[in-house]
Amino acid sequence: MKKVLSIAGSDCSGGAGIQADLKTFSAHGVFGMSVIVSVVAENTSRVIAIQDITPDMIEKQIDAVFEDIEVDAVKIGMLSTEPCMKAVAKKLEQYKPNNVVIDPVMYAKNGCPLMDPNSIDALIQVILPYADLLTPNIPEAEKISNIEIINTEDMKTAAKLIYDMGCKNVLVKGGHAIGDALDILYSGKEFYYFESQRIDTQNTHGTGCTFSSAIASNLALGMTMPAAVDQAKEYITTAIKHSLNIGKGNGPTHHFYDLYKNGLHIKKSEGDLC
Ligand SMILES: Nc1ncnc2c1ncn2[C@@H]1O[C@H](COP(=O)(O)OP(=O)(O)O)[C@@H](O)[C@H]1O
Ligand SMILES: Cc1ncc(COP(=O)(O)OP(=O)(O)O)c(N)n1
Repeated sequence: MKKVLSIAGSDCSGGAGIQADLKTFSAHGVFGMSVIVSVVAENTSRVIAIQDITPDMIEKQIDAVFEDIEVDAVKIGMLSTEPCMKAVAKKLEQYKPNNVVIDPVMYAKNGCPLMDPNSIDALIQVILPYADLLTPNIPEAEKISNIEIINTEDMKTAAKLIYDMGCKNVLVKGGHAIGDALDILYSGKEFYYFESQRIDTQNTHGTGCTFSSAIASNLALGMTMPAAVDQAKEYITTAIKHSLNIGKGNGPTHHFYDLYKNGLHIKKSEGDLC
């Protein structure tokens, strides 16, 4: 079984962060592991509080995984402050894992900040160079590239600027754009386009976490970068299409729809499989 590690924040409401990552890993048939960087008291409507784990404890969790287990891919999510980034970067430098997918999480869907805005330079200088793939959404791509993004050409320009900062591939996600959900991958040589119809739902809590974890799973399974993104795009689109009306705000996506749709796992009532 391939083994994939998430280094990210904990979302107690289960739709984003480490919880979304582990569900996504399981849905892909890979063995999921987690290093918790921050504990976030949040739900589908708001972020109540953030408690960072100490850098020393972040490092020790990473050591515990790498000294024992061969890691086939790493997904990195919320890193709220520069000390957290430095702790993670130190260990990436030490263990040099393959297939590192970094989602530069800055805000939750409800607009609450998840990263200290003064840490953008640290994100660029300390963390970004370790990315085999960086997956900013449009507001994150704007912050990192320092340009305004209003159309597809701007997405491509931002991808190029971010690539030049030192990551190996950049995927600018179009979940925040108007029109169809178009994501653009830049490999340094070519652009690849991944498009789906925009699904009319407010239940998109954790889409970025889920998407980046699906890509990391696919890379661990041996896919090329464009194939990994293509398969993950299909997965996230299905997960959004069948997203769940849980909570009062932006509900979560359905991580296991493909596994459940044939009625193999959902038990509606005693003796009755749907
Ligand atoms: N309403 C939607 N319909 C279809 N795809 C969507 C929708 N919202 C987001 N996506 C897709 O979900 C993935 C995650 O993107 P995005 O929501 O922009 O990330 P983030 O959660 O980091 O803001 C991308 O593939 C994006 O195109
Ligand atoms: C703990 C934690 N990590 C990341 C996020 C943001 O998740 P993302 O999928 O980028 O977007 P939304 O969940 O805000 O739609 C989070 N909320 N919590």
